[in-house]
Amino acid sequence: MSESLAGKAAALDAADELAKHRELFALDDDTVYLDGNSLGALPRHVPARMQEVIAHEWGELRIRSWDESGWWTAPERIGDRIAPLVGAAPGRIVVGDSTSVNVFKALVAAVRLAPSERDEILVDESTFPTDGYVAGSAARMTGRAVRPVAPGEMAAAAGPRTAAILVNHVDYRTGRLHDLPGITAAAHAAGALTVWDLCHSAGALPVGLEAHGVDFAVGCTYKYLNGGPGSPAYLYVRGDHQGSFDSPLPGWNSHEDPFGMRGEYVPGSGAVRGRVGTPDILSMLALESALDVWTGVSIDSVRAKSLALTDFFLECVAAYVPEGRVTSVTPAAHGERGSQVALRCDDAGSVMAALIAAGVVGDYRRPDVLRFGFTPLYVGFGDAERAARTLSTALG
Ligand SMILES: Cc1ncc(COP(=O)(O)O)c(C=O)c1O
Ligand SMILES: Nc1c(O)cccc1C(=O)C[C@H](N)C(=O)O
Repeated sequence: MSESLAGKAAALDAADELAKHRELFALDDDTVYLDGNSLGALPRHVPARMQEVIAHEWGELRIRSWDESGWWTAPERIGDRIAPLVGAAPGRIVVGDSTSVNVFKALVAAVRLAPSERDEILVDESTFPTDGYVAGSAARMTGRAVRPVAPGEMAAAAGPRTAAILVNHVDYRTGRLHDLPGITAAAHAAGALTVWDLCHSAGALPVGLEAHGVDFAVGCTYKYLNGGPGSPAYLYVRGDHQGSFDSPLPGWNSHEDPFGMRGEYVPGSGAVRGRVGTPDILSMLALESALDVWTGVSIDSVRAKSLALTDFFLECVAAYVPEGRVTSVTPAAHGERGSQVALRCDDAGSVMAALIAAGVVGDYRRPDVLRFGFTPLYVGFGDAERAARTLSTALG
C-alpha cells in the first residue's frame, strides 16, 4: 500500500463535511460500494417507515389512506422533494412510472408541440438503449425520423427540421457530462424543444432545469436518489408547457376529475397531467422516505466531493496500476465529467468479477468497460484508495 495515498485519503476523509452521511446508509465497512450509479444503497431508516406504511396505512387504514395518509397526492408531493435537487420550481415534477415510460411521454408531447414540417428527432448516438428504442417508436407514431447525433455535435445539428432533441445528461457508459446549457440554448435558437434524461446526473451534480430553460426532463430515482430497486421515475415539464402538454398516455389519474369517471378525457392542470394510472404507492413511499437523507445537503457540496473523489480515484489508479493496463474513458475535464469513472481493459468482465470477490463492487458493461460510481453521500476517499489498490491486484 502506498502510505502517501492512504494518508492522503485519511486526511481527505477527515476534512469531508459529507462523511457523516455515510452513517445514514445500510453499508458494511468490508465492502466498497461503487455501484450507486446503478442501484443506490438503502438509507437505514426506510425499513421502519415501510413497516409503518404496510402495517398501519395499508393494514389498518386500508382505503382511507388514499386521503388520510396522503397517498393520492404523493406523486406531486415527492416531485417537489426532488425539485430542488435538479433546480426545478415547485409544481413541475410528477413521480411515477419508469424512466422509459416518461421518455415516451415527454418526447411525444414535445414533438406534438412542433409544427409538422419539423420532421426529425435528434437523439444522442451514445444514448442509453431504452431512450433510443422509445425515440424510434415515438418517431414512427408522430411521422418523424430519428437522427442519431454525437452529443458534441448536437448543438450545431439542431436546425429548422428539428422537432425535438433527446439527450442523456451523463453518458451511462463513459461518465461523460454533456453540455446541458449549451445544447438547450442551441435547440431553442433553432426553434426545437429539449428532453433531457437525468438518470446519471440527478443527485450527483447540479442540473439547473429552470436556470437553463430545459423543456422536459426525466430521470430514475434508484441511482443517486437511493429510492430502491424499481423505484418510480419522474417527469419534469417546464411551467409554460404544462398547459399544452398533450400526453400520449392519458390515464384516469391525469384527468381533471378522476372520480367523475367521465367518458371524455379532460386533462388536469399542472404536474398532474403527467400521471397515467394508479401510482405504485409502496415504492413511491419508500422513495419519499429515502429522500430524507438530503435534509441540509447542498447539491453543490455533493458535486465538489464527487469531483474530488473521482480525481483522487484516478490519481490512485495512475499510481497503482501499470501504465497502459487500463485506459480511462471518462473525461479528465471537470466540466465534462459526471460522478463515475469508467476504465477500459480487454478482460474487464473477469477483472470486475475479481474485484467484487475482493469486496469492491462496481459493474461491468460489455464488452470492455469497468464502471465505478461515486455516490458522495456514502463513498469516502479511503474507499477510492482501496478500490484502486484492489484493482491493481485484480489486474494481475
Ligand atoms: C440513462 C438511462 N435512461 C434510462 C434508464 C432506464 O430506466 P427505466 O428502467 O427506469 O425505464 C437507465 C437505467 O436503467 C439509464 O441509465
Ligand atoms: N435499472 C436496472 C435494473 O433494473 C437492473 C440492473 C441495472 C439497472 C440499471 O439501472 C442499469 C443502469 N441504468 C446503467 O447505467 O447501466
